[in-house]
Amino acid sequence: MDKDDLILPKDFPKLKNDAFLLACRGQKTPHVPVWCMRQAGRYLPEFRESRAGKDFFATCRSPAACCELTLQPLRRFPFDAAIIFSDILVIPQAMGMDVQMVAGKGPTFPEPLKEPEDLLLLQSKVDVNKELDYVFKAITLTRHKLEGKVPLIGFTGAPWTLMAYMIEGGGSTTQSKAKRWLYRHPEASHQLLKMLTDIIVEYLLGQVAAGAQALQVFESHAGYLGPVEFQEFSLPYLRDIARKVKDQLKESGQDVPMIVFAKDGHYGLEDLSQSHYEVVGLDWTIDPRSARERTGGKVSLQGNMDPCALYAPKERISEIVKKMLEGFGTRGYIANLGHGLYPDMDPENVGAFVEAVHTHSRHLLNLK
Ligand SMILES: Cc1c2[nH]c(c1CCC(=O)O)Cc1[nH]c(c(CCC(=O)O)c1C)Cc1[nH]c(c(CCC(=O)O)c1C)Cc1[nH]c(c(C)c1CCC(=O)O)C2
Repeated sequence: MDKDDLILPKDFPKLKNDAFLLACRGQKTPHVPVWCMRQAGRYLPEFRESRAGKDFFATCRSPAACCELTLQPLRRFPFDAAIIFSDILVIPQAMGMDVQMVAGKGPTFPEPLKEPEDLLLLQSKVDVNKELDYVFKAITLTRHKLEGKVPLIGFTGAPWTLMAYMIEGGGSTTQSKAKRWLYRHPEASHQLLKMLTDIIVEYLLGQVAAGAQALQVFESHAGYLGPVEFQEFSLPYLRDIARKVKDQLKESGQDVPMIVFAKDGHYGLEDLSQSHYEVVGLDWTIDPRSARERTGGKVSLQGNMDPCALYAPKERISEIVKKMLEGFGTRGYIANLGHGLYPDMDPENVGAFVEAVHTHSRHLLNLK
């Protein structure tokens, strides 16, 4: 294949392992598929080496670098899915905001939104194909280079989570600046959430056109909302995104499973299971059996081992995984952590986690 063909979203290699896609749809699989949030990350020495001395968002803008970082964990572990290396904050950047990754501090907006008037400074009609073209190129290149080994997941931040970053200007323990908007400026908040929703829909459709085979929406800040604010400021937009993406894909005869991960949003589990997503991702604060009861077989579930369980010895990890599999059952289930891997985690224990999922789930499936 010519080098230039690697950036055209066509003639992709045939998929060899479809366990993850089958599980998204609640279909039978030979084993429970597994991947980890932040599987492309600093816990891998080769990741730290590739990233060394380079600006984080410059890396995000390089399709070749994103492709390499996406593939790194798959060379080590038999994960059942790949997730494209990128970041949720590329959307605020596309809307004209400056975002920098500051070492030891995390993502930082030098000029966050302060008052509703600041919305006028944002690019509300973003040409997604132009501004985020580098993500689409990364997806296309990676889909080719994956050689059909496993499916490629695309992703986005959800509107409330992105809004919170744009107002807080970075991480926050209270999200009080962003929540101030919800209580003091509800109309402006809805205006911003709507603006983000429109861009996210285009962005996800662009990712599918580029080659993404599943999509995950990260509502990482769901836990800062209570059930009432979640109903008003998060859920309607999550629903809108899934409905619009699915409607548009249907028109072109496509169907791509979608995963919603609302971290610490346990109060919204019933609603999330009826919001047009095939899969609901769970953090570790929810018991697997109760999650199954509360979602009533309407969706597949993904998660939810406490990432810190990876600090345990391998035998203990194996026991924890076994219990988790027994709790969720082997059908309509994708094993994952309840949030991302931390930089100080031992890659060997990540390998033990993946192996435990495959071994125990094969055993449980053979007992049936
Ligand atoms: C909130 C959020 C962000 N980014 C993301 C979220 C949602 C998921 C979640 O709740 O964690 C999503 C994200 N960020 C990254 C991915 C890549 C794919 C993967 O999961 O492997 C994904 C899916 C790469 C990354 N994004 C980031 C890293 C680490 C920094 C680096 O490589 O230099 C990676 C691998 C940086 C980042 N980007 C963000 C944060 C809070 C940080 C960490 C900052 C820090 O700890 O210093 C914003």
